[in-house]
Amino acid sequence: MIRLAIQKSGRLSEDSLKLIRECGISFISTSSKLKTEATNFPLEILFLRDDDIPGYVADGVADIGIVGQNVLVEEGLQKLSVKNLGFSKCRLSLAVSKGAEYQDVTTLQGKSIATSYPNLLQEFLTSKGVEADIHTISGSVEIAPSIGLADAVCDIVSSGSTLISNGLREVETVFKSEAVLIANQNLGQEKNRLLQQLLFRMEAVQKAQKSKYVVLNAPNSAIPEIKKLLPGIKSPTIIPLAEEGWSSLHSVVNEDDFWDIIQKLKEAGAEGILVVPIEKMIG
Ligand SMILES: Nc1ncnc2c1ncn2[C@@H]1O[C@H](COP(=O)(O)OP(=O)(O)OP(=O)(O)O)[C@@H](O)[C@H]1O
Ligand SMILES: O=P(O)(O)OC[C@H]1O[C@H](OP(=O)(O)OP(=O)(O)O)[C@H](O)[C@@H]1O
Ligand SMILES: [Mg+2]
Repeated sequence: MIRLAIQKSGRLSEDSLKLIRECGISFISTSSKLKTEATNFPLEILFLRDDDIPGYVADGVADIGIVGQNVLVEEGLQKLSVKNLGFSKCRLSLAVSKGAEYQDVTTLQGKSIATSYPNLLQEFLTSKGVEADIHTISGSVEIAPSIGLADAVCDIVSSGSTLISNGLREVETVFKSEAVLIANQNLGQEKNRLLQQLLFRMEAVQKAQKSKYVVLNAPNSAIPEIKKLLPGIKSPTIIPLAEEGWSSLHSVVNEDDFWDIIQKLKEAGAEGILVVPIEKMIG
């Protein structure tokens, strides 16, 4: 049995649970139960405060975990990182009051800054040659300038709406973060085998999310051009239509190139283009 630690409730929770379910793992979760066992995979899930997850994984209390890179690096445990998961993307930024004067980071020399990430902030300030007075607080950081607790804040930003609501202006990016899978460094053979199985499934889920299945009809004369646009996993599938001189082509396209390719397919003579999500993608 492998033990996975995820955040009990917060910005990482929903996507962490979704990823485990997309890996085909079933379990019953209730908000009051802090531990559950999967019914179809040798996995136990612990629901914890995110700040505690890196330490528990480092000590072997949990074998693997899902946490934000900001927390992992703040705690000096980045060596545990195994895989970027692509969700809970955010940044750690410096912000000052909307009306405050600010030229560059040297403006913060000698000022006080409130944050929950003193190590990441200190490292950033040191790299810029700036000395400031860091006030470590555990939450509601954005309130600090308006109550006279600090001149600036260094906190997590995503949409920026929390900063705006609190009369603050983002001025520097200190660190960029996303959720990562972390693992204890001495898992042993059996747990390592289970981790590899989980990684294999996660990769299949991630690849599928980045791809679309495309089905289209085209006159046979357009096939050579369309084949060049649709390399697919190996090459597109071509099936003759009941109507003489026409074929159906099936292939996989990368989400990033998707609109560009669709435009070119239309120009090449494709018709009746269907785009279908892919659930899992292997190999
Ligand atoms: N607005 C956001 N958008 C995207 N990701 C975010 C956002 N805020 C935080 N995160 C990411 O999610 C992680 C958890 O954020 P959350 O605000 O839920 O933490 P918390 O309040 O410290 O929770 P806990 O109660 O578990 O200690 C952060 O460390 C960061 O990596
Ligand atoms: O830029 P935004 O999209 O507004 O997001 C940023 C906010 O999100 C997080 O807090 P959260 O809402 O998770 O609450 P918390 O302070 O209780 O952790 C973070 O600490 C910021 O306050
Ligand atoms: Mg926390």
